[in-house]
Amino acid sequence: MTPTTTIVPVALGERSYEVVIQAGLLDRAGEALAPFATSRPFLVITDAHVGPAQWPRLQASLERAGLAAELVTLPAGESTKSWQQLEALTDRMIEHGIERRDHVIALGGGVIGDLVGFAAAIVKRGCNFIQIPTTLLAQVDSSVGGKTAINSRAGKNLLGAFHQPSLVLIDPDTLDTLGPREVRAGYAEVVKYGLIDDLAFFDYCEANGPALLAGKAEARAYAIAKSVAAKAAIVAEDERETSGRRALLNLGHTFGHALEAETGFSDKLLHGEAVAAGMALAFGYSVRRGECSGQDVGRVVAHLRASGLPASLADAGVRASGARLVEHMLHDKKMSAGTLPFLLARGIGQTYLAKDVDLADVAAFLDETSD
Ligand SMILES: NC(=O)c1ccc[n+]([C@@H]2O[C@H](COP(=O)([O-])OP(=O)(O)OC[C@H]3O[C@@H](n4cnc5c(N)ncnc54)[C@H](O)[C@@H]3O)[C@@H](O)[C@H]2O)c1
Ligand SMILES: O=C(O)C(=O)C[C@@H](O)[C@H](O)[C@H](O)COP(=O)(O)O
Ligand SMILES: [Zn+2]
Repeated sequence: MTPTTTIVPVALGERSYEVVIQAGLLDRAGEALAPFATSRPFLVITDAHVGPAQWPRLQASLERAGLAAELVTLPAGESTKSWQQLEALTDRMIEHGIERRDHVIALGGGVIGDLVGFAAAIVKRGCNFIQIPTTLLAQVDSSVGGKTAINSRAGKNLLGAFHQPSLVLIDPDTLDTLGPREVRAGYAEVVKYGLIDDLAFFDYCEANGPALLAGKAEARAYAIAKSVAAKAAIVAEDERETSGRRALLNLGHTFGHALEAETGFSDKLLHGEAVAAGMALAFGYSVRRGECSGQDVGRVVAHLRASGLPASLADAGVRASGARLVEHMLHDKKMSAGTLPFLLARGIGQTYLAKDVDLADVAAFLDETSD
């Protein structure tokens, strides 16, 4: 029996592409990749954890389809989104003789996807890439939408480009080899879609989060398809985050990126964990402004904690002063004419972009917030 296939189109005119979601898809990826093959072998870029776990499946599938490929394995972890790794990867692509029409393949989580996408954006002023995301976070968020980046010393994703993939292949079964902490971190970005504008989906998360985190196929497939559809719709409306619509996807990220900067982009705090704490802080700050009920923030915090995610500075293990965290925030890419707009909420599913936030007040809130 053929497994259920969900295809989500990302409608971006000549940059349009499909996100294909199907259990076991990695074993059939060769067929899907065949139309993108050229005379050169595909370069497949992965990391030291994903390679041993998932490359044999992709390799066998490529071989069955008669397609040649060479594997490039980079170190695992956030520190791979660096100048050093970008240089090594772009050198390797050029040495491979890559042409603009060629596709490189990102097989991995958000780190590999963001780095490979950025390399593809700049080599020969732009060649093509395909995303095969292998973490929950990458399947529900980072593989779709074309934000690519590395980190700079000053902050998160400060060097990058908008560069859309040509195809995204999602096999939820690849999550079977992912560690539980990484699954939970990805789940934070799932919950984000409910908090942004979909109360019914947040209700679904409260009821089905435990099944999803336990790897139940039905909950996993539903949450991935729902999240990808939500992201694709927003990206199609505002590809380059100019109208304010795409900025909604940044809920929890201004706080979250500051926490990641404070913990040195290390394994101490994963991106999804930082976003979880950041979303709880955004809701907490919305309560302080009298815009959101204490009951709603209570639900958000309770669900994040029940899912094993941090929902406060203390949970995230961050002790920095409010002023120091606000200093990190000054590098946020939403900063405009000296003002930093914040994603705040009038309730669950009612996120909006607030343009009147006083950073001194944010610092005071962070100093006062204890749990
Ligand atoms: N471009 C975007 O729109 C966007 C969106 C969200 C997050 N991001 C970025 O994504 C990054 C985080 O991505 P992530 O959470 O996927 O982290 P990650 O890529 O570091 O993966 C997490 C860990 O899981 C391992 N791993 C991945 N897939 C595996 C598998 N199937 N089996 C076993 N191990 C596996 C990796 O080696 C790594 O150790 C951050 O840098 C964040 O900024 C980008
Ligand atoms: O796709 C988007 O737009 C997002 O904001 C998704 C976020 O989950 C993601 O972490 C993104 O990389 C953050 O973007 P940035 O512009 O704040 O670096
Ligand atoms: Zn994110």
